[in-house]
Amino acid sequence: MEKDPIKKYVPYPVIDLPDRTWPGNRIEHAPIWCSVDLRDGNQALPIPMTVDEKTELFEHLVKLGFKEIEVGFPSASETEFRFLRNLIEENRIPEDVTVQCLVQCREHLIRRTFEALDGAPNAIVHFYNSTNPLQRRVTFNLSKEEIRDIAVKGAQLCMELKDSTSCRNVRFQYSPESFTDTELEYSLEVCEAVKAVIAPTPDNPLILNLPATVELFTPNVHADQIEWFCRNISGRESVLISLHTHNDRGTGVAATELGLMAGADRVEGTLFGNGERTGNLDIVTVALNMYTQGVDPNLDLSDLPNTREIYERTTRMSVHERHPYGGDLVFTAFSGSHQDAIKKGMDARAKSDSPLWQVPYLPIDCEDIGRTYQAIIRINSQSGKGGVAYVLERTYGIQMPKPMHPEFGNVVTALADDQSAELNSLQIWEAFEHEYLKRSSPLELVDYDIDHKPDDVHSVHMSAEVVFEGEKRVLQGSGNGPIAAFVSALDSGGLKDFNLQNYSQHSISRGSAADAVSFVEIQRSSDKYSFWGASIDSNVENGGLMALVSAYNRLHA
Ligand SMILES: CC(=O)SCCNC(=O)CCNC(=O)[C@H](O)C(C)(C)COP(=O)(O)OP(=O)(O)OC[C@H]1O[C@@H](n2cnc3c(N)ncnc32)[C@H](O)[C@@H]1OP(=O)(O)O
Ligand SMILES: CC(C)C(=O)C(=O)O
Repeated sequence: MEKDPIKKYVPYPVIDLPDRTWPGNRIEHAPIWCSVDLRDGNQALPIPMTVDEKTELFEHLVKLGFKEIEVGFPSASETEFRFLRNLIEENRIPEDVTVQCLVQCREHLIRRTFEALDGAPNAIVHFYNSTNPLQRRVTFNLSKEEIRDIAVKGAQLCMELKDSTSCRNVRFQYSPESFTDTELEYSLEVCEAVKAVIAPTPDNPLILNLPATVELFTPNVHADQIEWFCRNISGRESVLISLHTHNDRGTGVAATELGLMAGADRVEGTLFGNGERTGNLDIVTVALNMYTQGVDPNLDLSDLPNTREIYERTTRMSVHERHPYGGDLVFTAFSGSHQDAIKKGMDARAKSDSPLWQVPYLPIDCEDIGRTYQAIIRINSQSGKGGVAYVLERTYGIQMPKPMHPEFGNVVTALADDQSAELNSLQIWEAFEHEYLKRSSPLELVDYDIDHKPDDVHSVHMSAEVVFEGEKRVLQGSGNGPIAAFVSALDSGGLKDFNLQNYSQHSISRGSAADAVSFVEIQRSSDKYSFWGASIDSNVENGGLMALVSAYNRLHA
């Protein structure tokens, strides 16, 4: 890399638009979406999609609600041509869907494109040529006038072929490729020239697609360019301004959103941002960003995992773990404070009548897009007690009393630390079992008899057969309930070195065959240190006693 002064790169100029209005605008309705998965997305794949794969993805895009789909560059290859022909010949294009075809402004390619469209119900012929200074000089070695003429001749041929095609409804789209890198006045001049040939009307508008073919600067400059163009194009009501951003600087989504605020009507992009280099605009992200602002995106993304599965299979691309909305880890919190806040947010929501989604750290309800809560909290050594409690509750229906959370949280953190790994819910369950449910030494309750005497203050009398440190003993005790009677029995045998603090029980709403989980907290007499015990049993009385044994054995471990 060069050191200051850097001579190799220069900043792009800012746009002179002091009265820009876009910063104060909001996105209040969905744009016209056009998927370019089957064209820009496909042309960027190491292994392009087969006809069958393109067909499956096309049908899925239709299902998601796309009404405009760029199906390819039919003049480029036999596969591309065949794909479009199959769609038409097999009647796979719904009446309300328009297929779009990309073509360079070159005569033989435009003619071939019209051939490919023969019999299509609705079509957009999308013709383009590069207009930016670099390509004018390096790729074409042509003057501004000559470059404009390429576009005008392309438009003239399109109009000529329109009259002879059997495609029922042909519309046109023109892209001054690398618009964002082209002098604004010159882009306008070329677009006006194309528009003069196409002669659009409000009922039959021309789509002017203004691509950020390569993303070169911050999104605010893009927005300025779009606002400037919207203000200066003649007959604005007869053109639709379309955005086509790429992601070279990682801000394709922001550039599109600001472009919409600046007045654009239409957005081209792909699922999960597949496309040339760093990708095209990710339509899923922009659409769901809108949704989280209460704007209906007019796309059905309610089963995003299915969309992702089809996308990954047909394109052989993968969605990154951290990709907005679709990534494996985006509804997962590992760190303790996040887990705690999410758990509290979820609990508050379960108790509230408000329709509002207000869960800390989660900008969207993952169930709205077909994802599940189970994956929200995962546990590693940075996790906290709240997350551990959440997993136990969500997966196994066990609601530990709040004061018990730190104790079991520490157990799990130590385990995760020891293994230097993430713990899944089964491992957390096994840790719970090992720590609480399988404690049988030094004390074991082998058998007992309980006698209920309703008229007595000590209404419960217990005879307990226990094994303590390998020695069998029979102990007697009384109390106002079975647990108190058992504590008194232990006392009578000289085994009580604690005070009973807490006892609770709840039925288990899901999971194992047992019905109830019991929790007991005892406090060591010598230092007031507290120990929890737990048990799961279908017999509520037995469950309480076993929870006390669990706590006792933990105190003596
Ligand atoms: C930014 C984008 O994503 S644009 C879309 C890009 N996608 C694709 O190109 C995929 C499909 N393309 C192809 O398969 C091929 O490029 C084809 C079939 C379209 C054309 O193939 P060929 O003519 O054999 O090769 P190639 O693309 O290299 O053609 C280059 C010639 O076309 C000219 N050309 C390129 N773009 C345009 C254009 N928009 N309008 C007019 N002429 C153009 C070049 O100046 C060059 O001319 P020259 O040979 O006189 O120097
Ligand atoms: C052809 C145009 C729209 C394009 O794909 C681009 O500029 O990125």
